[in-house]
Amino acid sequence: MGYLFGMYRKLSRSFGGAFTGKSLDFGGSVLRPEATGYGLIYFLQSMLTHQNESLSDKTVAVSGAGNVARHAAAKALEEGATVVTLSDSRGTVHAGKGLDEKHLEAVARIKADGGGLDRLADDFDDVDHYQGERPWRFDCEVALPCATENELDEDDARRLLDNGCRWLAEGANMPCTAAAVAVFQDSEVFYAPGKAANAGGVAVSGLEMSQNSRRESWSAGEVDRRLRDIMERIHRQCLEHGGDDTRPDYLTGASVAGFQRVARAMLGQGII
Ligand SMILES: NC(=O)C1=CN([C@@H]2O[C@H](COP(=O)(O)OP(=O)(O)OC[C@H]3O[C@@H](n4cnc5c(N)ncnc54)[C@H](OP(=O)(O)O)[C@@H]3O)[C@@H](O)[C@H]2O)C=CC1
Ligand SMILES: O=C(O)CCC(=O)C(=O)O
Repeated sequence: MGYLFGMYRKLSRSFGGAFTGKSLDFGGSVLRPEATGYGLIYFLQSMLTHQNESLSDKTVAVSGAGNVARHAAAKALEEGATVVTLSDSRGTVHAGKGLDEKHLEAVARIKADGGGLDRLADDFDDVDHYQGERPWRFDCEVALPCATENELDEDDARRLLDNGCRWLAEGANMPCTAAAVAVFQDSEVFYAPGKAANAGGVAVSGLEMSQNSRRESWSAGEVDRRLRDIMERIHRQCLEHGGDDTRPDYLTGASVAGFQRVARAMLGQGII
């Protein structure tokens, strides 16, 4: 991002504030790396609170081992959940008793080295590696697909239902296939689409632009407070349009809320 930002300024001779995810050395925001994963957990907590449930007693399966997955797992741990899986393009690691901070630190080191998660199982006796497998075969109450598009298909969705999954929130962009989404929507699972649940990244990019405009650098506490507020507001908007009852339809809620916001802006500015 730094190189892109530098070249953009050099060639355009202007700074329109369009580049986010910058280094803290030249206008970046604290917590931008963490934002999508943390925001996902804040959204999930709103879903659970709406059902009088808590994250602290839940078993959570996370896919991916990158930016979104690692920060979602770290925040879930901080909130007391048991995180049993991570995955990468080669396979899945499972820890029956749950992963902890030292596992996550080791994953960050392994990934920085370009290694695979099999190395985590080599280094820790309480972790098993399943080559070529996805996390969705393991028991969990909450599933957080945070790796890549189409990583969870119809068979995976049915397996998750059979294994006790009740909440699914997308950290990646469109990780569930359309057929998998149809399975969840037709079941008892509360399904939160990425357009709502993973908005924490773009939200903190927005906060980065606000800080740039005001020539300010906010503290981590300030950015985190605003991120939590934004995710709770997005959750309320989903309820407003998806049925504020015991079984809200988050897919409809997020889609209608997003569509109406864009439509109102276009009408208000005379574009349509
Ligand atoms: N970063 C952000 O702020 C945001 C990201 N997103 C979306 O979230 C997703 C993840 O982003 P991010 O964490 O930043 O990306 P990273 O590149 O940091 O991590 C991606 C992870 O997914 C794994 N992966 C890639 N392909 C596959 C596959 N076919 N099967 C299983 N695992 C796979 C990678 O494995 P390996 O380590 O082997 O390469 C890696 O662990 C993307 O869809 C992204 O668009 C959405 C909103 C914001
Ligand atoms: O940082 C942003 O503004 C967008 C991030 C995002 O949505 C993504 O990486 O998919």
